[in-house]
Amino acid sequence: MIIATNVQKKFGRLVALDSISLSCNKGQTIALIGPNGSGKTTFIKCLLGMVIPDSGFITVNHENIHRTWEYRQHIGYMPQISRFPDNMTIEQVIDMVRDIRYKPGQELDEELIEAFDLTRMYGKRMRTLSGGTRQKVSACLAFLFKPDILILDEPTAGLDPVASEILKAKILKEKAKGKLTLITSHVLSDLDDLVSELIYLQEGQLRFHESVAELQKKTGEAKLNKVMAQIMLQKTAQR
Ligand SMILES: Nc1ncnc2c1ncn2[C@@H]1O[C@H](COP(=O)(O)OP(=O)(O)OP(=O)(O)O)[C@@H](O)[C@H]1O
Repeated sequence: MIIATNVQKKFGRLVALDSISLSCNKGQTIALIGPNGSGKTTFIKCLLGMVIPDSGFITVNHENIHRTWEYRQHIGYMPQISRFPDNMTIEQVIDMVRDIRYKPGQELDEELIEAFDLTRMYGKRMRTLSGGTRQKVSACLAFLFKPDILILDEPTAGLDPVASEILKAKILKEKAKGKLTLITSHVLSDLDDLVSELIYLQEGQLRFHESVAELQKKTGEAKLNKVMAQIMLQKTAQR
């Protein structure tokens, strides 16, 4: 579904992405992890066409995305920090996005709107919302158009435990339908039981891309934070 080939991006002298090649397939839920500044958001923005790689290329559903935008209709995106017009109400924001993206005959997925009970708060203006409620609006918009690919940048940050579980259940439900989900998070425990693959970036380089089952087997650990701790220890010992 997504193939990146030698994707390179510099900001001035800083190499944010250093020749990244990887592929992500239907039905996978992939964690994109790495330290602050390792290039996760830059990679996501390249997938969305918000950052243009200096070299290399990306295909989505076999189509090179360079200078095209139609492919984005297949993607639902939840940004790390969502920005909405301050004076609009939740209802107006959802209606506005629906008006922009809706195509006749398209079915909408309003399951999260109901699960988060957002309609109860429809009249509230965006500027008055708590961080967690803004995240909920953002999550609802990402799933609304039933995209094949979901890109969620730190989706559970700021969500309370109940909302976080609702969102995780939704991600798993969509995975069962064969959707591809890419998630970044610094809270590895949030990714347990959710992701099937780990992509680890460090200083703009792809350090590894492996299935969680394989990594669990290699390290003898079940929980992701223990798996990662073992891998880091092994890598330090190899140096
Ligand atoms: N528009 C930009 N201009 C200049 N430098 C940028 C820009 N966007 C990102 N960077 C730099 O590129 C590097 C990678 O940033 P990026 O946001 O992709 O990291 P990240 O892995 O998502 O980090 P975090 O975990 O903190 O969200 C950082 O050093 C960042 O400062």
